[in-house]
Parts: sequence; structure tokens; C-alpha cells
Amino acid sequence: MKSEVLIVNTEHHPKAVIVIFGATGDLAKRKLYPSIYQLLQNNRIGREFAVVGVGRRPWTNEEFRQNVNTSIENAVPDHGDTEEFLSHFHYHPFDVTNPGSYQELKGLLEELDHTYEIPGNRMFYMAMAPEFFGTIAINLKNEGLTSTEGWSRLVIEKPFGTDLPSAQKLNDEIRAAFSEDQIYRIDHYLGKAMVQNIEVIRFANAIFEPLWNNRYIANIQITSSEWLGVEDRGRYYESSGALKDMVQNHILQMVALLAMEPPIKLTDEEIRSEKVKVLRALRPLKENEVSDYFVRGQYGKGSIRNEDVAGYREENNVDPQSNTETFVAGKLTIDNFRWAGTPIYIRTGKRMPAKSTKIVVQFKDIPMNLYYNNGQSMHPNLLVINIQPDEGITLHLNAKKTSERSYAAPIKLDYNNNCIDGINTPEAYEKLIDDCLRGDATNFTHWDEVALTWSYVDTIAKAWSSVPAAFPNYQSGTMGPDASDELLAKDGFHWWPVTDTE
Ligand SMILES: NC(=O)C1=CN([C@@H]2O[C@H](COP(=O)(O)OP(=O)(O)OC[C@H]3O[C@@H](n4cnc5c(N)ncnc54)[C@H](OP(=O)(O)O)[C@@H]3O)[C@@H](O)[C@H]2O)C=CC1
Ligand SMILES: O=C1O[C@H](COP(=O)(O)O)[C@@H](O)[C@H](O)[C@H]1O
Repeated sequence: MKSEVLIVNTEHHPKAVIVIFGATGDLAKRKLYPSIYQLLQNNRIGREFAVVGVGRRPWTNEEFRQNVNTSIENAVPDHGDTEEFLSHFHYHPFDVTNPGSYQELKGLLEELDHTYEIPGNRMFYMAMAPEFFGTIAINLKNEGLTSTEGWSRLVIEKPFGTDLPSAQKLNDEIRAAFSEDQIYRIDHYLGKAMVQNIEVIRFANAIFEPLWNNRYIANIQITSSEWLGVEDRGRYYESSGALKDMVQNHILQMVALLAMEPPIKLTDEEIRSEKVKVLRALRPLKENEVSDYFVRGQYGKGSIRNEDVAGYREENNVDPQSNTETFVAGKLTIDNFRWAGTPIYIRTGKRMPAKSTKIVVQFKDIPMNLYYNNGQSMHPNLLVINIQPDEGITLHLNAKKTSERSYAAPIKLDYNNNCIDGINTPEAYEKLIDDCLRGDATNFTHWDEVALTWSYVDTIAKAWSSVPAAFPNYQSGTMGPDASDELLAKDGFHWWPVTDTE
């Protein structure tokens, strides 16, 4: 097995053949092709690249290119001429479970190396159901597709397992063919501009870092709400639920970035090592404690954006008695010097009033209220990190208003990436494909993180699977069940509104 030396190439265009397994599928169409197109538009790749699509459909190169073109038309309405770009796309139909077919793929990749002057660099992107990941990885190795003069990297989509034992099994399978530093496990939240900004906000600002601990922060709240329901993903979602779909990966990754110690250097190893320490310090729950710390919900029917919508149990491919949660709220505690006593609250759910991901850091109150009227409560300072749809930060302060004599009033300082810079930040997949092409694994999840997050989440899933819930327990278009508010009220806190309708 070849272990690669990581050299982050920031100056030159990476040269590689990108092989997409699952090239006729939804992810490739909606996210991957538009991202590769944007990489070319944004001068992140040059002409020395090729994309090979693999699926079972007996498409020709022409049909494949037509489909890629349609996906670009849908995602990038103001795109330019795509003809030259599309000429780099090649389709190779085969069933990935058939080892005999990999030799033909190998021949095609070598031909493309020659045509586009690519020095044997390969990105193998698994945009297929996880049950195929191990088979593809081992076939790639056994048939010699990873033995080239250049680098070979394996990009793995979620879900990475459904619990710790299945994740471990999957990891063992892919590790039989690729070393850890060749594996890029996607968590698309790590490609979002404002998730990447968490580190910069914390470690590049003298006004925050000294306060970033349990002495000055009362609590941190992470909310990721969606107004969409489960759509056509009922079959997958029934075996997942919000806990495994969102908390195990995206939410716990944000927790790690918010709570980690400053890394000694900005390298992927150093950052991962600090994130892993946070995940190790997460206080594990016992099964009989889960109901004190975590709340689950499932949407019933209701109204979203003035339209009546069905409840989860009425959705396609969903059991009419389903016990699957579409909402989770939780209180996380981190047992280390920096965070002991400061809870991190998380909540995520479908069919909530709006699409929004926000982090609210609530600072502790100052010791004495000099400025507010008697009986008026203080307005705590909040730092709000707006992940999406707006990208930016808002700082809630108190200041004297000219109209008032001596009293303070809450004010907001706003920085909005989209408005102020006037540019669109790259889509998460664009950023992640770019990073992988350049050998930068910082924004991908290491196996240690995957193992620790599954281990934390497995206890909650186990506790929930043994006791049926009284579902549905929140109406579509609301912020989840009442128990979510009660979770914070027990500690004397409340959720800070993250949508206009709250
Ligand atoms: N769609 C999304 O938004 C997201 C998807 N993901 C993950 O990405 C992966 C792909 O998802 P998605 O695109 O939605 O899935 P789809 O079901 O839309 O696509 C599956 C793809 O796999 C191919 N395929 C299936 N079996 C074989 C086989 N035996 N040999 C060769 N090709 C095969 C299909 O090609 P054909 O039909 O031509 O055989 C198709 O291209 C999954 O792991 C999913 O969890 C993660 C995040 C978001
Ligand atoms: O991974 C997933 O994420 C999406 C939410 O992602 P976002 O970038 O739109 O916030 C979620 O809808 C989906 O269920 C989940 O699998």
C-alpha cells in the first residue's frame, strides 16, 4: 500500500482523472458536475483533467455529456459555453461488482492520462450506496488502478456506516486498499464557508479568544433547521433519522470546531488532533440518562409557507407507525478545563419554519446592571455565526441610544459575506473537490472522528430504539416539540430565535 506525502499545491492547477462511481445518480447531477464546472470557471483546474463517469446505464459519451450539460444548465443559469468542458467527460458503463470490468477502466484511464498529460493522478469518487464502497476499493487495488506514478485518493460519501460496528467494518474494507491519508470522507458542512470561518473568527480575533471558555460563555446553541420534509428519501431516512443523518456528522463537526483548542499549526493533522480531543471529552451518556439530555420529535401535518403539508408518517416509503425522529435537540457537556459547566445545545429538524443554520454564543451577564430600568432584564452579548442561508456574523451588544437619557439598548453589528463582498462563496462540494485535488484533507473527517461520533450517538439511538415515542409530536412549520424548549428552561436558558417566525 502506498502512503502519500501530503504536499498542498496552491499555485498550480492540479492534474487528475476524476472517476465518479454513481455518475448517473442524483448527487453527481445536482452537486458534482456543477462543482467541477465552477472549478474550471474559477481557474482552480486547467485543461489537464478528465472525468470518467461509471454507472450501469448503457449511455454513450454523447448521452453522458448531454446529462452533464443539463445539470450545469440547472445549477449555473448564467453559464458560458460548455462544449470544451464537456469534451473532458467520458462514460464507462459497468457493474462495479464485476471485477473483470476494472481492467477496461484501467485502460481508459491510461489513455486519458496520455491525452490530457496527466501524471497518473486519480480521484476515485464514491457517489453510490455505501454497500458498494468496500467492493470498489478492493477491486481498484487488486486490478492495479491505484498503482500509478501519481497519487490516488478515495472520496467517500456519507453515510459512513449506520453505527460504530458497521462504520468499523466499512473502514476495515476500504483500509485494505487505501491508507488513511488517501481517504477523504466527505462531510459537506466542512466545505461551507462559514463553518470554515469558525476557526478564523476564534483564532484570528483578540477580542474573542480570551473569552472563549466557561468563565465568559454561558452556553452555545447550534440550530440547523430545514423547511423541507423527507421528500423522496423516505427509504433511506427510515433507517437513519435526524440523529444519524445530521447530528453524528454535521452537528458534531461544528461542535468540535467551536470547542477545540487552538492548533499549534494550521495543518490537517494538527487541526484534526484538536477536534479529536474535543470529541473524546464529550461526556458519554448512559442509556438511562438519554431522556434528561436529548429530545426527539417527528413532524405531523401542518402548514409551511402557506401550504398544507403531510405528516412524516404519510410520506412515501415511510412506515405509517414510524418511530423515526425528524427532529433532535440535545444538551452536550464537555469535560475539560475550558468547557466544564458550559453546555452546548444543539437542535436540528425537518419541516421547521425556515432553512437556517446558525450558531449562537451567549456570553455571561456582566456582574451588575447599571443601565437598564429596574425590572428590565439585561440583554446578554451574543455572537451569532450565520452559516446559511446568509453567511456572516452578528454581534449583539448594548449601547446608549441618543433618544434615551441613561439607559442602554440592544444593538447589532452585522457582517454579511454575501452583501458586503458582493461575491458568492463557492458551494461546499466545489471547495471540497478542490481541496481533495490539492491533497488538503483538513476539511474531511478522519476515522478517529467518525469512530468517536458514532460511539457517542449509538447510546442515544439504542435508548430510543427500545422505547417507542409518542409521535407525531410537533406540527410542520413549528420549531419542534415543547420538550425542546423545556430542555433549556431546566438550565434557566432559552433558544435564541434563529428564524423570523420564531
Ligand atoms: N443525493 C444527495 O443529495 C446526497 C447523496 N449522498 C450519498 O451519495 C451517494 C449517492 O447518492 P445518490 O446520487 O442520491 O444515489 P442515486 O440512487 O441517485 O444514484 C446511485 C448511482 O449508483 C449507480 N449504481 C448503482 N448500482 C450500481 C452498480 N452495481 N454498478 C454501477 N453503478 C451502480 C447508479 O447508476 P445506474 O442506475 O446507472 O446503475 C447511480 O448512478 C449515497 O451514498 C448517498 O448517501 C450524500 C449526501 C447527499
Ligand atoms: O447531509 C444532509 O444534509 C442535508 C442538509 O444540508 P444543507 O447543506 O442543505 O444544510 C439534509 O437535508 C439531509 O437530510 C442530510 O442527509
